[in-house]
Amino acid sequence: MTRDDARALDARDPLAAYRDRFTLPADTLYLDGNSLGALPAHVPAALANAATRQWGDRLIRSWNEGWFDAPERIGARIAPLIGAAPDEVIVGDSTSIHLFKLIVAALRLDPARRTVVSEAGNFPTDLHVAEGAVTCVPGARLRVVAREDLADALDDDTALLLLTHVHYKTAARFDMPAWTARAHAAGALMLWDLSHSVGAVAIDLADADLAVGSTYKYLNGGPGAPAFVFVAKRWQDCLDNTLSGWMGHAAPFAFEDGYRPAPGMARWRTGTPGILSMAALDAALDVWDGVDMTAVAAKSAALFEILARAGTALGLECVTPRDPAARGSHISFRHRDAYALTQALIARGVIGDFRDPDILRLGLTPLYLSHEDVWRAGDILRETIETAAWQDPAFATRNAVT
Ligand SMILES: Cc1ncc(COP(=O)(O)O)c(C=O)c1O
Ligand SMILES: Nc1c(O)cccc1C(=O)C[C@H](N)C(=O)O
Repeated sequence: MTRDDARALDARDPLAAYRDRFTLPADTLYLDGNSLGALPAHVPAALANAATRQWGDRLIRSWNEGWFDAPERIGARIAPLIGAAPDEVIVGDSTSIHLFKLIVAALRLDPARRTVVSEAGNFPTDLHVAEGAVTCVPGARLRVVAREDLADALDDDTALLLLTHVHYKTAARFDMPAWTARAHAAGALMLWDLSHSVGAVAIDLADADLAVGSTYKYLNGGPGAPAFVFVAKRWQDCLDNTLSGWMGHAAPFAFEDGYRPAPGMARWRTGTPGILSMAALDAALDVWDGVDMTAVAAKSAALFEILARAGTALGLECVTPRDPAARGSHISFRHRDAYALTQALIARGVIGDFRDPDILRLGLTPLYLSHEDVWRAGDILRETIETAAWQDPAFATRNAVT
């Protein structure tokens, strides 16, 4: 693939116009939108409006003018991106907090089932939260097994199968209908973490019971943006939220001593939502209105091919599945000094990230990366490896986050 080939792909890219809806530094090739999505250009004005007009002028009245309903209203905007109904999704809290609520709820549903099954190497918060959640339910336990042993781990003690749809390191994607069906065949509930798949791949939760996901990655909601939680309609009146805060009460402003859960998704609220973060997410979702996920998937596959070929030509091991249906929208290479390599790339304006111990991870966000951008990133990767630039001792010092 030459630079001209990449330009030719850009010339017929149906998503090309979306690039102008984002603010990105001119000297940067941003391949980390799978960790923190880029800034949609109109979001600062929406934030300023939320601060100066809604907060500054309207003050407390704003709770009646859109703030109170924000979790449900914004959740309904995310629903079509995950194949859910508008009244099956709300936003608020973080993915970790939603995981806690749902794991405890699933364990409390059927006292005869005591085990949560999850995958070794799942994103740490999923495993850590599950580890804590099982201590809140008598007799409950967490069973963490390798991917190839998951099917055998499901039995008549399994209350919940907790899987991350697209793996944060390798981008390997579970077959959602098949795994939901396996969980159900064992009599368990299925909880999907969609953090690395929402906005990256087309999702149809279909028969799934529960889901959570981050909005600050492909949905570009901003750092720490409120996460979403999905509960299938058939479970909404049966599952209880242990973090039973006043905002999930049937009548929060009746100020009753006793807790009565709100009907529907509102019971998954806990405390007062962070309205400024909600405002940023709400505005960021404008970009996703009407986006054709088939076009996103096709472009993601084309961007992947550009980097996969560049990396393979350099002798890098690609740990991401080659089949587009079996992966998300990032590509990961194994390198014995992946940390230094990542830092050398960042110093050259290619922002990706390192995942311990040996993974260089590059996010492919079809809304704001062109084929030529990704070709250039591949070319800078080539130059960095061929000149052994990553061996500079300056790149060996570890930062806290990337
Ligand atoms: C699969 C997965 N779940 C959850 C999270 C994050 O959860 P939280 O937003 O609560 O930090 C991440 C990334 O940070 C993730 O990759
Ligand atoms: N949530 C993050 C944060 O607060 C700081 C830095 C990175 C993150 C991430 O999103 C990490 C990400 N989930 C990952 O896949 O590695």
